[in-house]
Amino acid sequence: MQTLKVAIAGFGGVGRATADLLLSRRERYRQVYGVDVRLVAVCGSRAGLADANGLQANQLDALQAGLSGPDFVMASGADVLIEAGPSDFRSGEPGLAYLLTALAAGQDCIVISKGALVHSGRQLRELAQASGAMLKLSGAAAAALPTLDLLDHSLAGCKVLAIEGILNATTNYLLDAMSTQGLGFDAALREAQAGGFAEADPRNDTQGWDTACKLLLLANFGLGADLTMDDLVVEGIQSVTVERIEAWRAKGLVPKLVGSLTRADGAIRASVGIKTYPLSDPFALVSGKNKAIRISSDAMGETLAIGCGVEPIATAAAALKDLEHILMARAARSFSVSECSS
Ligand SMILES: NC(=O)C1=CN([C@@H]2O[C@H](COP(=O)(O)OP(=O)(O)OC[C@H]3O[C@@H](n4cnc5c(N)ncnc54)[C@H](O)[C@@H]3O)[C@@H](O)[C@H]2O)C=CC1
Ligand SMILES: N[C@@H](CC=O)C(=O)O
Repeated sequence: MQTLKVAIAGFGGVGRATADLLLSRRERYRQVYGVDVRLVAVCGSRAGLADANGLQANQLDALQAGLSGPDFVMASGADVLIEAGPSDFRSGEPGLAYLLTALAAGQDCIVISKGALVHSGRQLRELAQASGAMLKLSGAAAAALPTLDLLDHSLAGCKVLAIEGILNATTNYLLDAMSTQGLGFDAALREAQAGGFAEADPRNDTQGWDTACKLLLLANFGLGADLTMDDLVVEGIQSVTVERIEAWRAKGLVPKLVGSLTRADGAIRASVGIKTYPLSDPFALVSGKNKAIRISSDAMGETLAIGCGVEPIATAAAALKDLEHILMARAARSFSVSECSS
């Protein structure tokens, strides 16, 4: 049986959930793909663990000091790197250093943090192309909500004219809790933090940056654009009060923080801001930490997806959906090689 070695860099809530879910699915990988998928290494900011024979769940609570940073990537001997560290779109780090090393070595990469992809997306794409490695980012691009998969597969061949997305669970949760439970901003934010889906610095959620990052990933990785954060106008929800929500409610409107992208005259324009929707609009019904995307295309009209998952397991599942796509692509590759050689 073929072996596929997987390493995980970034071992907080999502990294750990990904490790646990991967270990629980090993039998599935054997049966469906005929592949022994081994978790061979994990690391956090200052410590890690590696074993080429495969780590077990009960070993993962005791990382050893020192095994971290880009050297971890080569030391792991992995075929696939899953990167789940902090997201910093201003520097791309710490994920960027891991991904540059892994892609240069031809390791397939599954990226869950957004920072490196936003900061250096083009470089990463080019590096992957040059080394023949696969670069997957479902976890970063709104995780449990299908986004890039819709663009890459479901709408293949169509011209996307516009995208509108409730792409950030934290802000949707906050606005919903303020509207329906009369909760104040800070109390609602504490609940999102306790749920494990707010960013480590929640201003990245509330000021709209997380939505902007995801929108950029859709534009650049889904539609082939080359936008940077400077190309976007970004507004958050920090100025929203319970009183303002009440005023919208009196007019039958529901506020949402929305990333919007339009294609006009060959150019793609994107922005993030508050939009209000009448109750008849499906976006008005996207409650709690649900997310949603509406894509308008030339030939298939409007496509709408609404997704929710219990974090952080849902993000882990999105990353492992990418792993399944890598397993399928590897199987197809070896099939075509054996077809050619027979
Ligand atoms: N929590 C969620 O629902 C979702 C999170 N994400 C993204 O996933 C990533 C991880 O999120 P969480 O696990 O919730 O955050 P977390 O803060 O629990 O975990 C991040 C981990 O990375 C580690 N780390 C810091 N510097 C490192 C370095 N140089 N090398 C290796 N590890 C390092 C930290 O020690 C921490 O354990 C973030 O980038 C986040 O934006 C994406 C989708 C959903
Ligand atoms: N903080 C994000 C989670 C990761 O992308 C959110 O609230 O959606």
